[in-house]
Amino acid sequence: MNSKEQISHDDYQKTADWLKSQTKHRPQVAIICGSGLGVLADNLKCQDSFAYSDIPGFPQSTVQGHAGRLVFGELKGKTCVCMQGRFHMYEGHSLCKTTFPVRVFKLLGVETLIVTNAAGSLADGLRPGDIMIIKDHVNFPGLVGMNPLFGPNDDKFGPRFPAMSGCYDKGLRSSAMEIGKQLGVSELMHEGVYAMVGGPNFESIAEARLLHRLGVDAVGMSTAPEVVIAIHCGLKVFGLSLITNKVVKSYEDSDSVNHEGVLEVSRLRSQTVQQLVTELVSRMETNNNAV
Ligand SMILES: O=P(O)(O)O[C@H]1O[C@H](CO)[C@@H](O)[C@H]1O
Ligand SMILES: Nc1nc2[nH]cnc2c(=O)[nH]1
Repeated sequence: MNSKEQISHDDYQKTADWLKSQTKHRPQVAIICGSGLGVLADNLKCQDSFAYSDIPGFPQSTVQGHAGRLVFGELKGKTCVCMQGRFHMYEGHSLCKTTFPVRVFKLLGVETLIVTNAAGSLADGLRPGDIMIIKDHVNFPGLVGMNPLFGPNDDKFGPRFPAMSGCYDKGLRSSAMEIGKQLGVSELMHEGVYAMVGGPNFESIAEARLLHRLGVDAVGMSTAPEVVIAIHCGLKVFGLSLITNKVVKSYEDSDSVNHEGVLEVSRLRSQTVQQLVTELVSRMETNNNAV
């Protein structure tokens, strides 16, 4: 991984221009699908879909459960773009490559970013299959200098020192909790703090205990860099974690986590997440910033 890699404004623009030349859709909302959550794109009408390998400048997905396709379409009166597959730092991408699509979305006119992920729970009240609306995050790689904003600031996207307080939009969070009630799944719905760790290994028991003590509710290996870049360029952000496993915190517990198990729980709950996201998009207020 080259953490010093820089991507120029022109590089983002070239990819945005290429996409604009290939589709008539001008998205207002972007959705990043977490592990096993690619079905979130299935509700989009009048789809235009592109393999990441065909999009100039796009990185490639290498993780099972991340198809590697960008899907444009209409969802409940809003134009959306959906990433079926995200990029993780542990795949070897630099953080600016990991977050490359978010700036491209900004250049396409996107106003709101929805991030979803599969995560392990540390909080006792969070069970596999639960949905945690992200109210805040701990960006562990960011705290030690592994930040997608590292390097010269691109003032055309945002300021040198962006604030991260209130980065997960309060209105969208309460709207999601309300929708959960209306869908009859309130017992699954929670709010909490997500922490990003580097991965790709899952947590040791001592690491799990440390995260728990620090006030982390759920842990994963993604999301925070995408959110930092989104906030930096002025996007509204909504995030949710689908809890796919409990993180083992006891030396007496013989449970163990693996990626196949994560994908299985994601798929079992993906319809509910899809309904929730669809309804949230339908209720969103958007301007028409089409570019
Ligand atoms: O965060 P998403 O992409 O949902 O994926 C999560 O699931 C994988 C581990 O099973 C890791 O990549 C973790 O970050
Ligand atoms: N770090 C981490 N990422 C996950 N993604 C899904 N489950 C987990 C987990 O338990 N730990």
